Amino acid sequence: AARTPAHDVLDVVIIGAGLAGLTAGRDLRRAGCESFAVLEARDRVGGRTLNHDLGNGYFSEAGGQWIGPGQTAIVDLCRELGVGTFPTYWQGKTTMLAGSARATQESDGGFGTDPALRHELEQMARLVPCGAPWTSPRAAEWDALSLADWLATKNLSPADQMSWVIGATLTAGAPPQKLSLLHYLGLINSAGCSYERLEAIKGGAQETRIAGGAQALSVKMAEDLKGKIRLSSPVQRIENWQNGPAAIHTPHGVIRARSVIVALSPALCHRIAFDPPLPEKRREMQRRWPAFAPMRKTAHVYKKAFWRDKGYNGWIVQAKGPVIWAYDNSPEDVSFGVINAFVNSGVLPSDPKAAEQELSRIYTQAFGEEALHPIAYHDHDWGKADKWSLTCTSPIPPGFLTHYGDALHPPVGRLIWSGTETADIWATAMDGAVRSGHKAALQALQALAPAAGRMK
Ligand SMILES: Cc1cc2nc3c(=O)[nH]c(=O)nc-3n(C[C@H](O)[C@H](O)[C@H](O)COP(=O)(O)OP(=O)(O)OC[C@H]3O[C@@H](n4cnc5c(N)ncnc54)[C@H](O)[C@@H]3O)c2cc1C
Repeated sequence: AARTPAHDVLDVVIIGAGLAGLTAGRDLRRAGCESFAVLEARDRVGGRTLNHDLGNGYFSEAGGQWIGPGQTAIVDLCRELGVGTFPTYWQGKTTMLAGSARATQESDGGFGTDPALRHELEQMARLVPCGAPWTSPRAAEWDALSLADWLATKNLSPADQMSWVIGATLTAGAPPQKLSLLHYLGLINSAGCSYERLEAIKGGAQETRIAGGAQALSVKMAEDLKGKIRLSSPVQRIENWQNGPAAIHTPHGVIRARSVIVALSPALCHRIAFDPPLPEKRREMQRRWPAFAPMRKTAHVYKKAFWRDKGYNGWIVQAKGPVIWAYDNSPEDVSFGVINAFVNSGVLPSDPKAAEQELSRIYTQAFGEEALHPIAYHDHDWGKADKWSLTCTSPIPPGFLTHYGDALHPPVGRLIWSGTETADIWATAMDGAVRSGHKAALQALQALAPAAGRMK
């Protein structure tokens, strides 16, 4: 308000209406800044959170869904928006399938691993600051190894090896042989140096669900930011980002802004043309960002969560089949039952009807005949459907962080980098996205402050 009005120049443009971008917009408004716009490529908000509508106000999540201890930023957001939370269901027997063989095991809510191995990882994680793993005193040594290289020295049983493949694929987007040990230690560090907090349901990052589905948070934020959000507005090009005002090009025209918050994964930043080109290291970091961790998530809806009555928790892990992990995703009031699954897209037919039938047969093997006939089925393949996400998480390979990590955070010119990948804590998670949005809004306000000060 202190600045001379220049009607064609906004104070801030935010690119991306995921949790990060919307949080940043919300903070700008709360700080009294009204001169901003949020540009979103899709015709919806929420980015990597997406609700499947099951009718009558019920949803099943096709994208991000769980939160857990230590994720205080997203819990605060839920509270501020009046969105409830409830515990993830895990009580009962887990079913393991391998071909026609079937076994069950009482669950303790974790993806347990050997306590000694866990302890060793946690001690190592203390030396890896999650916001900047490349600054660890052991960075070079641990970034040269994959998680699998390290596990190979531990004499794991085949069952433990399988559990590591499932855990790492779900949490970090790739099996242990494709993940940097340094990166994985940074994730544990983020979880308060606790393996359990990172991987488990009970006491871990999958402990709690968001009432109405995680996308509800973005939908609510967008309602509060009405008039500020421009959907179906992919940013294609940014000019004059060095000294500003930056010129931000979308198919609908050019918008000029003093600061630009780019709330996207680095891989998506790479799809925007920058004129002049970005500094070489930042450009290379974006170009090489490990973006390929698409996931396919399915939902079988049943009249009843019948497996609970039989003592099952709804979990299935399958060796060499399409199911990576199936789990109970029923609504809080259990007025009907939902089994969601992370599936191996290459192994399951891409045709949804055929996929539904194949999964129904697997669920029948696990839970009995009632599983054969779901009343509804949903299927979302992030690898196929979504060019505006590319990836669910970032499967960072050995060698990447020590080489490119220091180009991830520093703003360049008028550009402020945001999105979960840039978070100081819980990067890759929804909590990290919210934290990165808070930080970016502060950076933008700080960048505007000297100009406002001069006008006094
Ligand atoms: C299947 C799946 C499961 C997950 N499970 C969990 C979980 O259980 N718990 C958890 O904490 N996290 C989970 N995540 C991760 C979590 O969803 C993300 O960390 C978080 O939503 C990222 O938010 P963001 O705002 O940083 O980025 P995004 O949500 O990716 O938002 C970026 C936005 O920018 C838009 N955009 C892209 N390019 C442009 C452009 N050129 N111009 C304009 N707009 C553009 C996109 O459309 C998008 O809306 C999961 C993700 C997926 C996909």
